[in-house]
Order: sequence, then structure tokens, then C-alpha cells
Amino acid sequence: MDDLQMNISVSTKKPIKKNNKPQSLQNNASDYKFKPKSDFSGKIIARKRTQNAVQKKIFVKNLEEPQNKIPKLTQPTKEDNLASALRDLSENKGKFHGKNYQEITDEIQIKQKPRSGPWISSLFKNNPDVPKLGQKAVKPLVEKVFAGKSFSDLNIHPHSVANLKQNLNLTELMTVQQKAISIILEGRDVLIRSQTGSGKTLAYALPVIEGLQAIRPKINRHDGVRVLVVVPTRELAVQTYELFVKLVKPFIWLVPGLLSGGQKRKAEKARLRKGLSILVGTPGRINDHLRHTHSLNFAKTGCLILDEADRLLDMGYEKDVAAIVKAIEDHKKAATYDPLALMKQTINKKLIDNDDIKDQELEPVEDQGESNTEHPLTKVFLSKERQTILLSATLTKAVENLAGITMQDPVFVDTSDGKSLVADSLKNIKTTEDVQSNNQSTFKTKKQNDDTGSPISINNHSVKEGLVDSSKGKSPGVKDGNHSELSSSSKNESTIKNIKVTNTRRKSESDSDSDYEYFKEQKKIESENADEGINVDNAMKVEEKINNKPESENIFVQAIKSAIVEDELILPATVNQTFLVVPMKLRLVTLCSLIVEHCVLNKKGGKMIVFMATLEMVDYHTELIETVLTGKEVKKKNDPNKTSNAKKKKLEKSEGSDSEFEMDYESPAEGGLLPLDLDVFSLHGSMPHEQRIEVFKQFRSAKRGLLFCTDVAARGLDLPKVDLVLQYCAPTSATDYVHRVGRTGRAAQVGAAVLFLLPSEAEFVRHLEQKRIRLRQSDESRALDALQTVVPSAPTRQRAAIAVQSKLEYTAHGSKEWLARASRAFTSWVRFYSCYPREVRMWLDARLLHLGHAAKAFALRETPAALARRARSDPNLQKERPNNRLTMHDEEEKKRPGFPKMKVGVFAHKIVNKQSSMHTASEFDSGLPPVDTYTRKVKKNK
Ligand SMILES: Nc1ncnc2c1ncn2[C@@H]1O[C@H](COP(=O)(O)OP(=O)(O)OP(=O)(O)O)[C@@H](O)[C@H]1O
Repeated sequence: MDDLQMNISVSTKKPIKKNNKPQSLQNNASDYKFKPKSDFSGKIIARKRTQNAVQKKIFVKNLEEPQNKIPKLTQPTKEDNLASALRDLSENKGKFHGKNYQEITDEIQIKQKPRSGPWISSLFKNNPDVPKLGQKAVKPLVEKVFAGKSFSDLNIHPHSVANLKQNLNLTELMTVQQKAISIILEGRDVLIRSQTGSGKTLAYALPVIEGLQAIRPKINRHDGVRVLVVVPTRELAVQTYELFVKLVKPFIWLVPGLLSGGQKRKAEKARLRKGLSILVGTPGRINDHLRHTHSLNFAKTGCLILDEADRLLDMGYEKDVAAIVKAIEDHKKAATYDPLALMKQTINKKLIDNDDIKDQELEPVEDQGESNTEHPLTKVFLSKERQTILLSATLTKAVENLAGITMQDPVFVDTSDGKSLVADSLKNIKTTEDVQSNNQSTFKTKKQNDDTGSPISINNHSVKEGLVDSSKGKSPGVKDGNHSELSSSSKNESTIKNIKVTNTRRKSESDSDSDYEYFKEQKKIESENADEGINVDNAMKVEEKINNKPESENIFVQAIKSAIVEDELILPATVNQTFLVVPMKLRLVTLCSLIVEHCVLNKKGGKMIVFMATLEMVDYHTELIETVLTGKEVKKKNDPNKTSNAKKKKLEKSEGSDSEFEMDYESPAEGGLLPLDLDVFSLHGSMPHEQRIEVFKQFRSAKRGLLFCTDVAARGLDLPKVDLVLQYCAPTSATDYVHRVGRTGRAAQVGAAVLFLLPSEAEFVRHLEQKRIRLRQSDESRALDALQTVVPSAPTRQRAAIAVQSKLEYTAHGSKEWLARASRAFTSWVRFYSCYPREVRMWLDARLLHLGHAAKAFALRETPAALARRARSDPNLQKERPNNRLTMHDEEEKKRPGFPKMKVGVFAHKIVNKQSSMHTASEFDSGLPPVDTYTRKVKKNK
């Protein structure tokens, strides 16, 4: 490699091991390797710059010199070139006039003119300037977390209230709970949007249990699944299941169960055979059992809950979710024609009339009155209908589509202040106050003042304007604000017709926007066709029907559309959000510094989450930082090199033996790093299941600690006491930013969030500001301060940083496994970076990356080209990407037909169902088959 200069100084103690390889090969930067030795004997530095004749001469001379000859120590003069200075330094065991090696190289570089080229190894040299971004006047959306009402005000079983107090220590209702519980108890389909950590899980779990426990005779676990909860990740499934276990304590006949990927199918089958009344699971595993476990039947499923609904669609689970919905409908249909089931139903009806004494041991006498309460939800459970509840802190077009497919006359509950609304598809908008005052059936008392939620303020906000306007024309036949009345008529066709407002035809713009309407119509027509046994492409029919439809003032559609179009995001007001612009080369040491500051120096004991882009990064950084900061030899928990012997051999063959790549390394002049007491965890989607759940539970119960993770931990996880979320890699969207930050500041707790940005990425905050997210820029000059604690002998933070970086590099080059891991992490990050979605690519542009600097941020000293070569020869990188169960082959597609089939791409002036390109870049492999491209049929010549 011409443009790389290798400076190899000769050991004063030991001669360099004799190597049979020709010198020219040894000088190839891509081939060298590092091997730590206790006694220092040499140094390699790779720099991209043109070699002048003198340098070449010295270099060659140096190599040709007899190896046992001790070179003289020469005082560097101004005329000395870099090569001789470095050689002298190396000969002097890395110390020169009291300065360490890295500092001298830094100083030399500072004195020299800045060089152009992609490879510069010095930490503080040639870094781009950090831009100072002024803050724009952004008024963030806020949400009132607590409602000022108590659980005892709800008309729920007193045992539930007591259980909440005793086992969960909860007494006061949160806003979303206050708004949503009453509506869910009415059996209505609900779409809930509420900020992260606002108690959405309890908002659906509590009323659902209430509805189930009130069924008489008491439900039997053998009856089959009554409530199905679908969540996107295993950890969230475990968390939700555990909450249900706590909530059903007073009602022991209700049995919750868990189905999540990674567990033993056999055990799950056995549990399903025994019977479960509430089933929590991930879509893939539920579908697995739908196909392979006969005892899983949804004939009696009265409630379907899709938590993190937008993510469920985003992750490529869409087809799985659709298949689940279809399975529920199919099972219910089949049950209708089942004479046995009909007989059972008749018997059940009779039993309801006679129900009393049998269940007395579980029902205290004084509760008889309450236990007989018939919630409309209980009626839903006993009927053939199904309630659907969708929840998320963020909404997408896909959620609107899903609502169109799965919901009937839904209610939209949005809890953000200023917008706070309950938009009912069967009537006009209702404010929080309306709901509160009108839900006399679900609230026992009305003694509380009406200070919860804020009224709709009439300003120039487009959503509110629309909603307020439409509320002027109240629909005939619908009494304002009586949900009980509504619920009884909710599924009534005539009421729906009444609500159809006599307005003019739909505007063409809203036509194309309303995917909710589109999918709703599509579903209707498909079911009509299915009944008639017709199988035609319905697209034209749907279009026709929608276009000919008079404009409906359906408040639900308007509200959800506005919410999606505005795309304004809410974050807990208790989270202090900042961003830190850090030059690429300083990223790793700055990360170390923040970890030390937060997890070690913080007397209260900090608990911190660091989000990274890829699982390779998570694995590598966890081990590297744990090794360097704690001084422990980290036992590899999830060794990606745990490969077959054949692969190992291949790896060895591709990299050669250690002896070919020997390299000795000096320890920092400051005398090493102080070992710190730090608990480090890691979590990503490709970890073995048991380990994944174990880490989740351990970190959840830990008082302090550090978790490195991918976005697998970004959704729904409730990890108490996390007081700092650090996004080491920029998120792929503002939505992901919200969910990552949402791991702190939960339930009105105080938290902090830091977003790491490169100077070239700094303008990304403008994108967040557009979504009403306000961040403050942190002072980067103080960011390295904490490192002086780790290197007490370092006089300045810069020197401490250099010492830490040296140690990181030393560790990363400690063995060929380490180096392979580092290269893998680097390569995966580069790939990830080039896959940022189009919406954010203008701020996160891969073309602006300096890969040489980036390598430094991975503690690597090789050139990006050499790293790429290493990656290519690494069998671990050649293996197939983690193939989660979602991967759908044509065969599987036949077994698991989608519901209803959505079009992809532009169709009839609509853009529907686009999948994010990021699926290929993270561990979430959508597994969906590629979009079919139109191929012209070639007519065969006769
Ligand atoms: N009424 C309440 N009072 C106090 N704390 C509550 C209440 N309800 C729920 N919590 C707590 O609030 C925390 C967050 O709840 P939950 O996980 O349901 O939030 P979420 O809205 O689902 O968040 P995300 O959007 O991140 O999924 C949990 O620790 C839960 O125990």
C-alpha cells in the first residue's frame, strides 16, 4: 500500500521474532495484527500521507538494520521528520521527555500542516468544528400524567382496587386510565394515543379483567382464550404477562398465559391445552401455534389488544397481525355453526340465571352487589362480537389502516394537553370533561372537581378547528355525551346511518388520505364476496364505493388523520432532553466519560441505557467498555464466534496465525486506568432467549447499572429508575427518538436524555423541532471531565482521554477475536448508516462520514479498506443474518394467507403499506418477501 507509511521501531530488549515472510508483505497495513506483550518492544502507526524520499530511506534503513543493534537516542530537532521522532520515541519505551507516545504524535501533528486524506489516528487533531446550534422557539406538547382521581372512583370490583393498592401500590388514576377505562368497559373499539410511561398497559388490562371477572357463571380456563394481547417484543410480552398475573390475583379463575418466541414450544402447547383465559404473546409465536397447536382457539375471544400498534406494523409483523385477526374471525364463524357450541351456549344461559352459590368461596358476601354488575364489556365477552383496542405513543398511517381493518365504530382517545380529546366515530368530539361527567355508569361518584384534562382551546390549530367546527352540527339521534346509550347502539346499523352527515361529496384530497375508509370498505366488500363465493380484485370496487360516498363527518377519522398529518410528538415533560455534538474520533472516549460521570461518580447510583444501531455494536461495546473501565477480564456471554470447528478453521486460515501478526503495545504513560465498579448489561434481538429475559429482569431490578441495547428495548419496556437514556447512534426516525427517550421519566419521574450527534448530523435536531421536540445543546468542552477520575495522574482531560483511548485500542487489538469483533461492529455500523430512511438521510448522510475517523471511534487502527477486507474474510459475517421466525416463504404464505391483502406501492393514487428500509439494517428482519415487480409476459411464439 503506497500511501501508508509503517513506522516500525526496533525493540531495545528483544529482537523482533524472525519471520520468513518477505519484508514487503510485512509492511502491508492490512495484514498486521497486534499481540499484547507485557514488555514493550515496538510500535506500529499507520498514517495516510505521501512518503518523501528521506522518510522512505529511513524507513527501509530501519528495517534493514541488524536487529540487535541499539539505536542511539537522539533529541528531536525542528528538522526531524515524523518518522525519526516516532522511532526515537518507540526506542525509549514509549516515553520521551516525560511525555507519552500518543501525546508526542499529537504534538507533532499539531506542529505539522494538517494533512488531507482519510486516515488520521490522532485523537485531538483534525477534528471538525463543533457547530453551536441556536435553539428555536418550540413549544413542546405536554400531557398531564395524573388525573387527580382515585381507582376507587371507578365502578370496578373492590377487590381490584384493593389489589392495586396492596400489590402495586397504586391509588391515583393516570389521565389515560381515567379517559380510557370507562370507554373500554363499554365494549367499544378504542384507539389510544398517550405519551410513553403514562400507564397505558393498566388502562386496558384493568377494564378487561373487570369485564372477565363479571361473567357469570365464572369463566372456565377450558373455554379458550377470552382476551388476546399482542405485543412486538418478548420482553414486553413478559412484562405485560407479569402485570396480568398481579391483576388477576383476586380472581383466581382467570388464568393469564404467555407465548413468546424463544421459549419451548412443547411447554407452551401444554399450557394452551390446559387452557388460558388471557393470552399475551408476540405475533410470530402466536401464528406458529395457530398453525401447529390445535388447542389454540379464538372462538370465544372477545377482546383483541394490539399494544405498540405502530411498531407491530412497522416491524413487518403486519401479515402476522392480519393472520391473527383473520383467525379470530374464522374461529368465531366456525363456532357459530358448531351445534355443540350452540348447545353449550344454551346451557350457559341457563346457568347464568341460576348462578349464585357455586362461586361463593371466591366472592365475599358483601361483594355480591358489585359482582352482579353487568358491564357492557361483559356482554361483549358473552356475545360473538369482538372488541379491539390499539395503543401507542405514536401513530402512523399504518395504524390508521389497521383501524380500518380491525375496528368497528371506534373511539380515539388522545391525552395530550391542548388536544386532549375523545373522538367518537359515532358522534362528535367530546372533551375530557364530557367523558367524565357522562360516565356516571362507570364512575361511582362525581364529587371531584373537573380539573382533569384541558378543554379544547380554539386557536388556529387545524385539528382543533376541524373538530370544533364539526361539533357544531350535532348528529340527530345521538345524545351528546352518553356513552352507555352509545354503547348499546354502537353496533347498530341504523345509528350509523343516522350519523352520516348530509354534507357534500368528499374532497378528492381527503379521498386519497382516508386509508381508514379505504380499508374498511375493502374489508366489507371482501367479506361480502367471500359470503357469495366471489373472488375478484376488489380495488376498483372499493375506489368506486369511496368516491361515491357522501362526505362523512366521522370525527374519529378526522381526528386520527389530523394526528397523523401533524405528526407532532409528545414526550414526558419531566425528561431533560439535550444533544451533544461530538466529533467522530472523540465519540468513544466521550461515551466512556458520560458513563463514568453518570454511573460511577453519581452518588445516588445512576442507571443508564445506551442505544446503539446494531447488535454487533452492542456486543462489542459492552465487552470493550466493561473490560477497560472495570479492569475485569470479561467472560463472553454471547460469543458470536461460537461457531463450528470448520468455521473456526476457516477464520484462522483467513487471518493467519498469531505469530504472523505480532505487535507489542505500550500501556499509557499515566500508569493505567483505575478499575471502576460498574454493572454492565447488554440486550439485543439475537441473544439466546433465556439470556435475553434474564438480562431484562436483572436490569429491571438493578438499582444502578449500564445497559447497552438496540431498539429492541425501545418499546414499552418499563425499567424502573432509569435516569439517563443516551442515544449513541441517531434514531432512524423522530418516532424512534420518542420511544427511546420514553424509557426514562416514566410515570412522572424525573429523567434525562442525551442524543449524540456528529458535527455533520447536528441539524437533525431541526427535524425533531419540527415535531415539537425541544432539545438543548450540551457543552461538549466539559464532556470529557469525568475521565480524569479514571486516570488520576493525567493533568488534563485531554491527556486522560488519550490514555483511555490508548487502553481501548490496546484492548481492541488484544487478540484476533477482539479485532474481528471490532471489525464486525464497525462494518455493521457503516452498513446501518447507509440505510437511514430517506426522510432523515439529509441529516444523516453516509457520504459525509469520515471512515478513518469512524474506525478510531471503534478503537480501531486499521484503515477502513483493511477493515472491509477483514470483514469479507470473516466467516461470521458471511453467515446468514439472524433469521427470525417471521421470514415468509411462498409456502408459508399459502398456509397463512394475509388479511385482507394490502397493495404495496402506488395504487389508485394511494401510497399504501410501505415498509421501512431500516428493517434490513437492524436485527428486526421483516422477513417479508420483496415487492413483486411487474414483469411483462412474453408471448410465446406459436
Ligand atoms: N395509576 C398509576 N399510578 C402510578 N403509577 C402508575 C399508574 N399506572 C401505571 N403506573 C406505572 O407507570 C409506569 C408506566 O406504565 P406503562 O408501562 O403502562 O406505560 P405505557 O404508557 O404503556 O408506556 P410505553 O408507551 O412506553 O409503553 C409503570 O411503572 C406502571 O407501574
